Amino acid sequence: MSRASLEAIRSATPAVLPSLLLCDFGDLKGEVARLADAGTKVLHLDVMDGHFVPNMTYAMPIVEGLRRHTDMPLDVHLMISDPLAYAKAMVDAGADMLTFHVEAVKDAAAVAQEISDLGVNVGIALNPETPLALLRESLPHVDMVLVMSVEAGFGGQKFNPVALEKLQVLRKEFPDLLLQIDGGIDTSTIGPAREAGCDLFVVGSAIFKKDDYKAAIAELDDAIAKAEGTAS
Ligand SMILES: O=C(CO)[C@H](O)[C@H](O)COP(=O)(O)O
Ligand SMILES: [Co+2]
Repeated sequence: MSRASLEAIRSATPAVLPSLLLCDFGDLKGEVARLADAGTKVLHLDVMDGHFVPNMTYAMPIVEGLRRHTDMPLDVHLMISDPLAYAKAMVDAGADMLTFHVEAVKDAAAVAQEISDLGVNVGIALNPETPLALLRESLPHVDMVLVMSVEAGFGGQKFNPVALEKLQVLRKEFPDLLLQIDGGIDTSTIGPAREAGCDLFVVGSAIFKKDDYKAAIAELDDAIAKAEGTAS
């Protein structure tokens, strides 16, 4: 899917993207089916290497396995020290969007362009402490900015409102840029993020700690609609 999936992602906005960090990995197929039934349009996959962040998750085999079971765009959040070393393997495994961290690389614009040249959509992520200035040069080369509202590495952390200021600045300067937020998003933080101009909302705990994913996602969608003034 890769490149063509950008339109699928754009047309799904505003959208809740479940983060498969806290799901039941013993029943991955079932989890994906439950999320699809709950109306999920895009999946967020957290890849951690135990080096860039002090946590490890999964890599290409899981992406490839998911690719065989769903047509949903796979949005891969690379929390790894050397994104270029694995970018092609991730594309071959079926990733549609590869997001790397600006803190991980020396020349973010060049990394973004190299990933883009692989025929995949590119996102650039920044942690709460990282200033927006660090990613400015790379913006012409990316399809999406991921504004972290927690320090990358773990689910279940507290939302940091510094992300809202960054979203507002980006939205004002770049009306067409796809903006994503990740970390501590729940029914109380998703509305302010929408008001700040965000398009894509990554959610882990606020879905996977609930028994009923459909109800959890509906509540998040409602909170977005309220923020837009379109709630019924
Ligand atoms: O990238 C991430 C962590 O680095 C995850 O996508 C994120 O933390 C989701 O979990 P939660 O909604 O519980 O914060
Ligand atoms: Co993530």
